[in-house]
Amino acid sequence: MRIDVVTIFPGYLAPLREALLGRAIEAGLVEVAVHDLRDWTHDVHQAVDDAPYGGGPGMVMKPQVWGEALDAVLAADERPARLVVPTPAGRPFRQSTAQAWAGEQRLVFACGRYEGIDQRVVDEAAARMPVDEVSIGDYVLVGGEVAVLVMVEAVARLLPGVLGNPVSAEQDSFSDGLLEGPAYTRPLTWRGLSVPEVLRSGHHGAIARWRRDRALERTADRRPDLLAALPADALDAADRAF
Ligand SMILES: COc1cccc(COC(=O)c2cn[nH]c2)c1
Repeated sequence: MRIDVVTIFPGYLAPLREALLGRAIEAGLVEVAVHDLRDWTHDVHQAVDDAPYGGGPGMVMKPQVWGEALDAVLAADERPARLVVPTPAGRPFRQSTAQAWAGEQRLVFACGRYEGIDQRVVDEAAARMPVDEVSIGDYVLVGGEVAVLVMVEAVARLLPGVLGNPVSAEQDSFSDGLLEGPAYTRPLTWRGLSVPEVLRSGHHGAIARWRRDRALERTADRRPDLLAALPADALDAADRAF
């Protein structure tokens, strides 16, 4: 997979070169290219934004600069690409989104700032490639760069060879629709707190049941919306005790 990121703050994407993802890039499992949007400005001030038509606060990113940048980035590789624009106004980015994008040959991320990017950039791109305006959560960041770090990590970890022990989709958290329950490791007792007995019993059935009960309990407490969204047959009789 090739990943391109267009941004006015290329330095913000430096963490992509670190650790696990950095090693995956070095191993050629994924290619990452970061581009400075200002490379496609032609004025001395390298302007990338302008006042919004219709008035209102803030500035909007200019379509001409983005159009030239995306043309150039897309032309750099013949693989078909999906354009992704992180925005608070986007559709929710979920694990299922990451799973879907992991199958793409190429992702191009456009990092918006200010009040956003002139809508014609997305509309014009959508005429020739799949475009997703996505939100990583209901809060407002200053720019899309941090959201790109989140999404690139969520997608890259699903690519073959990136993680040491391959995370099979069904074992991934959220895959059974529930939150992960509590986890424990040595020592047996720490600051007077002990590991639940069942986890040391060696009874795998009891352990599986205990873990599912804790996942159901936590999901009901923290994310009742996920519980409500479960298909009817997802919960068995023992589950319904919660
Ligand atoms: C494209 O236009 C804009 C404008 C303002 C900020 C951003 C950055 O994205 C977010 O703030 C965000 C993404 N998911 N949740 C929040 C993009």
